[in-house]
Amino acid sequence: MPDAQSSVSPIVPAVKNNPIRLAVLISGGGTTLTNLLDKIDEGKLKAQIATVICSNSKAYEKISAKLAGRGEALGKKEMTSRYGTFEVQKVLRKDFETTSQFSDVIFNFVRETGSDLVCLAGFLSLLDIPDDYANQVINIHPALLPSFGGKGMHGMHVHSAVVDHGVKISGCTVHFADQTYDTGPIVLQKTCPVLTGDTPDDVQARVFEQECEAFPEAIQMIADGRVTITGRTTQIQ
Ligand SMILES: Nc1nc2c(c(=O)[nH]1)N[C@@H](CN(C=O)c1ccc(C(=O)N[C@@H](CCC(=O)O)C(=O)O)cc1)CN2
Ligand SMILES: NCC(=O)N[C@@H]1O[C@H](COP(=O)([O-])[O-])[C@@H](O)[C@H]1O
Repeated sequence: MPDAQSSVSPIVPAVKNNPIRLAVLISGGGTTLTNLLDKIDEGKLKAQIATVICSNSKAYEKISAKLAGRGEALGKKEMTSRYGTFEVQKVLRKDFETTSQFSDVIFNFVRETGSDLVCLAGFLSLLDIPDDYANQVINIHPALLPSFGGKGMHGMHVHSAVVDHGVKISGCTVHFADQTYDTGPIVLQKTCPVLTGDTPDDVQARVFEQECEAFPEAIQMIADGRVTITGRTTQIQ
């Protein structure tokens, strides 16, 4: 008698382009995006940015300034830098009444730009993931899920909770996004110690070093077809 897990067929996330085309969604400082751009530049991640989508004006302004500092030209929507040319879109969460309306506009850009994989890079809003992008959206979370995840758990809130609980090990998790915050299948996790006397800022800095390795590594594994999803788990070949 097969158990529930073995009766589910493995899913391989679809990657049509080589190099893989990424839609990167941001809401904050853009440090996660900057790391991806650096890793592409250094040849450590074989990927192309198809589009960057910002859910608030602050993120749009910050990333525009960062790219302008690194590149030659800055258009209204299209940015040319040494990383190539891609569109930076503003899709502001505050302009939409529902998660569904907001997500529809985002995924229209994702489709238009021929993106294979959507990377939530410090993206703070809930998304409705449409069927054609199920198993094609990944998120990086600054803790070891399933601990310290869910609504309200983002950025420094996570590291403050980690310090308050006196945990000894923290880290980051890259996971596929499903329809709720932080519950999708885990691709990989990297750990770091939490030391006596650490402040949330200390933990954030140590976890972020791990994030800078984990996110590009997970993207490259997906691009190379090494990741399959079975039910709520992933397998790495
Ligand atoms: N469908 C999914 N959407 C999102 C996921 C996901 O796994 N599935 N992950 C989050 C990212 N996330 C942490 O990794 C996270 C981000 C934000 C929050 C949160 O509590 N947000 C606030 C709203 C903030 C805003 O819109 O500006 C809230 O809901 O009150 C929790 C987890 C991204 N989306
Ligand atoms: N739940 C998502 C979350 O907490 N994301 C966290 O935001 C920081 C990067 O922000 P930035 O890329 O906007 O600078 C990162 O620590 C990332 O893990």
